[in-house]
Order: sequence, then structure tokens, then C-alpha cells
Amino acid sequence: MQIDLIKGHGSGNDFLLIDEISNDYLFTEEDRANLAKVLCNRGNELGADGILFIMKSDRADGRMRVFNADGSEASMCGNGLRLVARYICELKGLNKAVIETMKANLKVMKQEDIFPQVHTYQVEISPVMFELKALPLNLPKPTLFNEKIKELSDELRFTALAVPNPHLIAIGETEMFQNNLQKELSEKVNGPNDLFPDGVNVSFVKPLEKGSIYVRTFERGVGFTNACGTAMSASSLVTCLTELNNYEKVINVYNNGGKVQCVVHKLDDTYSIDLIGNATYLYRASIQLALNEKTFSVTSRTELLEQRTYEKLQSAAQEVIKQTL
Ligand SMILES: N[C@@H](CCC[C@H](N)C(=O)O)C(=O)O
Repeated sequence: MQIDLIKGHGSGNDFLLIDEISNDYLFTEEDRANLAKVLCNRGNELGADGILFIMKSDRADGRMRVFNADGSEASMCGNGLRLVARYICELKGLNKAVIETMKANLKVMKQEDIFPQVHTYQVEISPVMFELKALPLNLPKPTLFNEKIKELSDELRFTALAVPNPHLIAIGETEMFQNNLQKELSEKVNGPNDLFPDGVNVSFVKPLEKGSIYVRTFERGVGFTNACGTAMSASSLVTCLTELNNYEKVINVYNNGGKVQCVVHKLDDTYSIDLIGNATYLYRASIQLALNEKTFSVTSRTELLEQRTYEKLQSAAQEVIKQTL
């Protein structure tokens, strides 16, 4: 079977985009999970953090399904949604669109370039839920806001929220990035465990000057990634709740793959976040796939050269991170 795909990234969080609107691939659920495991494997020629399946929707301009590299399906993906936003907008000649995701129909729009010649999209991150059952997180309380979890750390304080995929956020200083703690506790809560039966994305956040933060995320189903869009959005919200940042103001979020911007909205007790950042295509490729044998070969590959301009944004972001971490 031949499959055409695009490899792209949002803040270095890289994905394979497979268009099921223009192609009749007829994947089964098992095929999608196996495709993610086979194609995302970094030992192969493609390799990625996940696959974005772009599908028709009867209630929106298109539909996104996201599969992590381990074959698990996630309810949402912020960096991936920017890529899907670009794909749908370009396919349909739109500047704004609505994309159906597992739990919500989300508004997306083309934005002014965040850096010269870097394709930029804004996506809505919503709904936001603090009830522990939304993650789920098994603790004998309804919510967890800036509190210790004794099974994970004696010192760190965590906030748990679903946007709607699950996130655990700890805010701290440089020292928290200088040991193995994030890896160890993330592996614990993403292996068989009683606290987070479905796993969780774990982010460590360092406030920089007001209006700027640095976020590093260990993603459920993947491991450390360069960036996680929903995690950066959730982290921005937590910094507003803790009064480190302000609602309705741009927050610059630095990450190991570059920089995005978040704007947190609060209406009574309802929150949503605008996530604004790059949607960069790396190459188009065709593969010949033998899914039963879990093998494939790349039959053509066309580089798209957008990465050259993206690298300038990335170098500027890395300079900021170097000075502050
Ligand atoms: N990288 C994504 C999130 C992908 C899903 C996540 N690993 C999960 O399982 O919830 C993002 O940019 O939000």
C-alpha cells in the first residue's frame, strides 16, 4: 500500500500528517495504532513524536486524530493542531477554520508570522477542567492546585488539569531541571501506577521575566519532546492562576524546540487559551507500506526548505534559554 505524507513540526514537536480527506486509505483502528508505532520509531527513516490523521468532519472544516509514538490515541495535541490548521486552511483556501477533535470543535486561524517567514497559526485550547476525575488522578480530593503529591516528590508542588488531555505542572527554579527527577517521576506516572491510570503529561516550568516562561515536558506516550503545545498552554494558565502572569496578555513560552505565545482567557470560572506558533513543513514523502509485516520503505521524498527560516527563530529562543537556565 502506498501512503503520501508530510512531515512537519510545531516547536520541534514533530509529526507525520496523513490526509484521509483526499485519499481513500480505509485504515482500521488497529492500523492507525500500528502505523504510529512503525512510522514514528526513531530507528526508522521517518521517525516522529506522533501521527496526525486529517479526516472529513460533518460538523467542522476537518477533523484531527492524534496518535502518540507508542500507538496510544490522545484527545488533543496543540502543536499538532497548528499543523492540521495550516493543512486544512491551505486545502480549503481559508484563513480560519473549525477543526473537530476528540472532545471539542476548536477554532483555528492563520496569524501574522511569529518570526519572519515562519508559517504561523493560532489554535484554541479548550475545554479546561480541574476536576481530578477528568485526568483521571486518583487522590481523595476534587482538585489539586499547587500542592504536594507525597508519592512523587517531597518538595515540588503540582497542579493537575485537563485541556482536555491530562497535565501535571510543577513551577520551580533552575535546579529542578538539573537532575533526573522529571524523568523518574514521569516514568512512574506513565507506567502501571495507581495515581494516574491513563498516564499524564508532566511539565516543569521556570518563570523568566514577567510575561515569559520556559517549559520542559515529558509526554505521555512519547517521552521528553522538544515541546508540547497543550502543556505550554496549561502551564501558561497555571502561571496566571498563581499570579506570575496576567490573563489576556501575551505570554512568551520558550521550549527546547523554539518559542510560542499563549494568551489565557478567563470568563467567570471558564478558561481557554490561544496557542500561537509555527506550523513548519519539513518534507513530503511517499512510502510503500507492508503493515502486516510492520515494515515500510520511503519511495520518494521532497524537502520543503522551511526549516531554514525556522532555525533562526530557534537560535534566538535558545539564546534566551541559555541565559536564564
Ligand atoms: N504534543 C502534543 C500532545 C500529544 C498528546 C500527549 N502526548 C498525550 O498523550 O496527551 C501537544 O502539542 O499538545
